[in-house]
Amino acid sequence: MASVKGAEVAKHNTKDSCWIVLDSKVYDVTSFLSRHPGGAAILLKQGGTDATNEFKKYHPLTYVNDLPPNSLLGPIDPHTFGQLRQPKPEKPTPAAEANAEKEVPHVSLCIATTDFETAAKAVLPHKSYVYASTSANYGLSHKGNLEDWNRITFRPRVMRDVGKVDMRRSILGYSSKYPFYISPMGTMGALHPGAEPEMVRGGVRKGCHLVISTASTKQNEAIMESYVAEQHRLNDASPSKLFFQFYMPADRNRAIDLLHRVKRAGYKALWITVDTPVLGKRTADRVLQAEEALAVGVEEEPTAAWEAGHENPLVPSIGGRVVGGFLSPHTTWEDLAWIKKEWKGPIVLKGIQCAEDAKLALEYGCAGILLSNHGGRQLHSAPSALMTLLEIRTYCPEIIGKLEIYVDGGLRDGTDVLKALCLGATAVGVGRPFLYALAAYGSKGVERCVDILADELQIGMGLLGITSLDQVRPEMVNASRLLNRMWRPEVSGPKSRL
Ligand code: HEM
Ligand SMILES: Cc1cc2nc3c(=O)[nH]c(=O)nc-3n(C[C@H](O)[C@H](O)[C@H](O)COP(=O)(O)O)c2cc1C
Repeated sequence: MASVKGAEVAKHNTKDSCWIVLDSKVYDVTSFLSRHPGGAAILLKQGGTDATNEFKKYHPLTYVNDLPPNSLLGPIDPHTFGQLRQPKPEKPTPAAEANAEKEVPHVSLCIATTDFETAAKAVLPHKSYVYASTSANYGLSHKGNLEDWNRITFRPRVMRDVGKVDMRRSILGYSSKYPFYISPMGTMGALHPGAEPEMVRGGVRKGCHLVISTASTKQNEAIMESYVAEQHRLNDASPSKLFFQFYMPADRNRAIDLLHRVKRAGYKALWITVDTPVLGKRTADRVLQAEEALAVGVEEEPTAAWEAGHENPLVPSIGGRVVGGFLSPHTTWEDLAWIKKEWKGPIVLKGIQCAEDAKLALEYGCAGILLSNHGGRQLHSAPSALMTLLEIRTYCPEIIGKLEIYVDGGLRDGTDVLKALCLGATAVGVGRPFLYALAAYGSKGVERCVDILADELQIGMGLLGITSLDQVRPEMVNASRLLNRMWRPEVSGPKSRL
């Protein structure tokens, strides 16, 4: 294939003809513009440029194989890189602009997990901060997550010897140094150039388990390699394990292929996300997309149709657009049979939001459930994980102890982990605080975030009067305020079971 000159590439930067360079090869992406799940605007901005670095923030290089056939025009003439268009630098957040001259505070000045958000906001491009912080509709589910932790108080016991406190917990049979883990979050490359491997390094150094997202910037094999390399550096001393979060591709063969790859790579359990048959309305993302599209003159782009498409499956990652082939809205409980057959390992359902589905998960042989509303990014006015946990205690307590119960959403203080554990949870997932810590400080921030949560937890255990997590009991918390708001069946008469 003949090489293409940079000056020629530079001319093609409109929606009628858009060429980009990726990994020293020139692609014509014109016909792909309206189909790009991340939107046409982001590609148009790169028209006529070398988009490799920008691309790598979001995608593994193998994504180029998903371009329509004949998109590849040839290698770029290596002497002509200088003739390419230069893209405009990304807009920083207003906070980042105001802080342009300042450095982020030293990591040791982060004392609470919420400090990471301030630091991240000051360094991140606006788009990346929006991606991490966005929530569904006008934010009620996310707000509810944060508030419900505050609606439970402790009933501490005093004068017990709490000189030595043990925070260890087993998660799916794998010992963890803490009763919390790092939640799966997609596209970490938008937050830090080291992406998921950087997060993994921090988690492994601290002995914390991580769940890795299907929508990761890096391929699952590369992420596992970073885990193995870090373990190697530590002489395999870290108890940390990697689990895999599964967004089921619509195409069965593609789904099976992914399961096999994940298994081969060495992930210990499959966490299937079930709260995302369609992508929630990510309001802040949509505002940004609309602004970007207007800025490059593609306001006539059929964005709404991409978002509402019925035939196309959706990717519940960032941006809120339809992604052909990435997720099936048609998934049902019956699919668990073939998934189990192909996976041959423990399965956790991520995104259970009522007692009935918790019971079903046990009936279908799941090893665990994660009570979650996806960090308030999916259904508007969804129940918090704590509320669902209370429903389970009230309507199907018999399932507690028969499968592992995880909760996530809005946890910002290590002491709060104890509330969930007292009510029967196995462990708690923590999302955004780790993402912000990664954005501002890389793996050092991730380590610091683990330390902050662990410190708070340790102090909390001592003040609650316990020395190990086997000692947590429901009577150690007062959950009456939440119980008062809990769903009750509308039938009259005694009905204590569903
Ligand atoms: C060239 C072939 C490309 C393919 C096949 C492709 C594919 C995809 C897919 C499948 C998604 C949604 C799922 C995910 O987040 O993993 C996506 C989202 C996204 N892509 Fe691409 N992409 C391509 C090029 C690019 C380039 C060149 C850029 C940036 C320069 C880019 C930036 C983004 C962004 C920012 C999103 C997130 C959505 C948003 O924030 O609106 N992509 N792309
Ligand atoms: C930026 C971001 C990306 C996420 N990506 C995924 C994902 O790819 N798969 C998934 O199952 N959950 C995803 N989640 C949800 C988290 O796994 C988790 O349920 C949630 O973040 C917990 O709430 P918290 O952020 O308030 O701690 C994402 C959350 C955020 C904030």
